[in-house]
Amino acid sequence: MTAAVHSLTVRHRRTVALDGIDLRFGTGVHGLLGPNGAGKTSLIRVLATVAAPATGRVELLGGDIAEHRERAAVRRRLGYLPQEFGYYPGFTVREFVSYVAWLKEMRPADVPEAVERAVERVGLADRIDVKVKRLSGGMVRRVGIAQAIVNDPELLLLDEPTAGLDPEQRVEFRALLRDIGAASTVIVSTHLVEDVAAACAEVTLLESGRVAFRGTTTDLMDLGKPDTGPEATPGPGASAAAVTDSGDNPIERGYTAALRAHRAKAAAPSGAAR
Ligand SMILES: Nc1ncnc2c1ncn2[C@@H]1O[C@H](COP(=O)(O)OP(=O)(O)OP(=O)(O)O)[C@@H](O)[C@H]1O
Repeated sequence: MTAAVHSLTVRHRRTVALDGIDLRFGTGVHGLLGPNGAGKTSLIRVLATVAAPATGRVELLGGDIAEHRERAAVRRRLGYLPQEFGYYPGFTVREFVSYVAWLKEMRPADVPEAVERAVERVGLADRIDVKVKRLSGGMVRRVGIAQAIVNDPELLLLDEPTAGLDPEQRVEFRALLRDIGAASTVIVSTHLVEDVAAACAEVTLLESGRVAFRGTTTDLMDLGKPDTGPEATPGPGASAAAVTDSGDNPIERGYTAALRAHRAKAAAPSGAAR
């Protein structure tokens, strides 16, 4: 187990972003799904140690991050790509990723090679000495991924990493995620369920600060399979409306089914009493 949260509540003034959730993450790629405002970014920011919980406990890489020294030590072993990532536009790709390596207190002798490897892994080797401000939006996003992986993190946290990537880059990026996830814990928040289907072994679906679903990607897809009836497996004869109402592919249908089940439970009298 690399990361865990226990009874985690996160508040933004009067808004409850996460409402007493329990989650554990081990080696592999975990997808974090949920509608806008579900709490994905709030969870990633707590795991990245940049935001503090209102209540609850966070365990990261064997340490309790409530303690300052533990937190500093954990940060050196983390990789984090925020949803909006700040960079110095005048820096070249090499300079920027080296700067992050320095912030993470990597051994100076290891930095040049680690930077080249990270930049190569995101497919930007031919742009390494180009200024970040000269790159396209998708390339800047890839620089963001490079800075997150430069220290070969044991825990990699990516908030909407595929936003702005074109389809070919997304396919390459998913392969990179699977590669990193073979030895590390990767938690990736996304709105693109097809990224989850392609790259993630496990899925956590958040809804209004609660866990609506937790399981394997296959479990989620299975939820979208109706048991009986003419819409059970939309064949060539199924109407477009019947298919698109709950999703166009197995994972979208699973996502919709899990959300609807969670909402129905929350609206039921026993749920309303919580
Ligand atoms: N800085 C803030 N100030 C006030 N409320 C906030 C702040 N950040 C988040 N919230 C609220 O907390 C809740 C959870 O937001 P969060 O950004 O974690 O969700 P999300 O699942 O990442 O959403 P999205 O998919 O839109 O990025 C939402 O109701 C949001 O409006």
